[in-house]
Amino acid sequence: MNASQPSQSDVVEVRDLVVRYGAATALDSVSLRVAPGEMVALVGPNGAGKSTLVNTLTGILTPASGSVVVRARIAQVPEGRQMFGDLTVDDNLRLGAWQLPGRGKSRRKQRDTSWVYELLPDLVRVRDRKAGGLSGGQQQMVAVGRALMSRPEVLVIDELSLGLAPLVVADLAEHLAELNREQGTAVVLIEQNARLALELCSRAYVLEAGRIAAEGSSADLAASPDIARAYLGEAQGLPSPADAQNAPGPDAPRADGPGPDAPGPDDRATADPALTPGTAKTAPGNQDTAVQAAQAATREAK
Ligand SMILES: Nc1ncnc2c1ncn2[C@@H]1O[C@H](COP(=O)(O)OP(=O)(O)OP(=O)(O)O)[C@@H](O)[C@H]1O
Repeated sequence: MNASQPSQSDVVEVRDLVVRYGAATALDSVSLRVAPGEMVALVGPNGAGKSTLVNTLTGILTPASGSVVVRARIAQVPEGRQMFGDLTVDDNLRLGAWQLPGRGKSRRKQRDTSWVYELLPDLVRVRDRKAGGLSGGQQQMVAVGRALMSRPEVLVIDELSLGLAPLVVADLAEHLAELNREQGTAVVLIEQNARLALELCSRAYVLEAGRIAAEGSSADLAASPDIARAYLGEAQGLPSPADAQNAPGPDAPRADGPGPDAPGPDDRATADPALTPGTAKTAPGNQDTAVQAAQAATREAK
């Protein structure tokens, strides 16, 4: 099957989606698909509509028109993590299973967090600590673990790297890749660090001003000079290994409150490349510079 073609087996299928906030159109004619076990990135600048899109996928927002079909259990790691700061890590994780329907023994099994600690072993030593006092990276792991507790077949992550030091992001990225490999969980990753997103995911959509400006395999998009210029420029380039080792990052444990959320200049990762070949397609978009760059890139990639 051609990976770029929609199929009945897709776990997520979005067609011609329009989402508005009052009179303002945040998403305009957006179409997207995710196959079972696929890792798909959504990249684009601030305000492009990425969060609006995933919030519509998970039912938080209602579309004005178009269709969203989700054929699998879906869970979201929200932007900003949204910990229950006064609850322990373990309680935060267990809350992730609250919607599962089991009773008695099966309920106890659903609330068993041990498999999440196996997947995210860094959480073991903080399992009885209040989540509000953890570092940003630890909180992000709790947020991922909490979402996993609902046994999703599709995991949606809004900003994996936000406010985290490069080595922490690289660690999280490796956990995600492992989850995808070993459990077949599909991942939809919103990520402002386009390089990280393209390295981690096999396919990507570039969102600009509420429209899909480009889509295709990560390899094709990353190989395009125009995409590189618009999204992978020097300012977003990977740190050298020495930079990554030396970067202190904002991830030091905190005495209180949530971890830092502001992205810093070193919020970049060193994930292993996971690029596969494919075909990029162009959608009609608006005419600002980045869109033109993205469209030029997809023409090249064809
Ligand atoms: N609750 C809201 N009310 C009105 N407009 C909103 C609301 N939320 C988002 N918007 C607008 O919708 C557009 C898309 O926002 P969205 O948050 O989806 O973008 P984004 O790509 O996720 O941005 P970022 O990377 O900064 O998180 C923006 O113009 C934004 O200002």
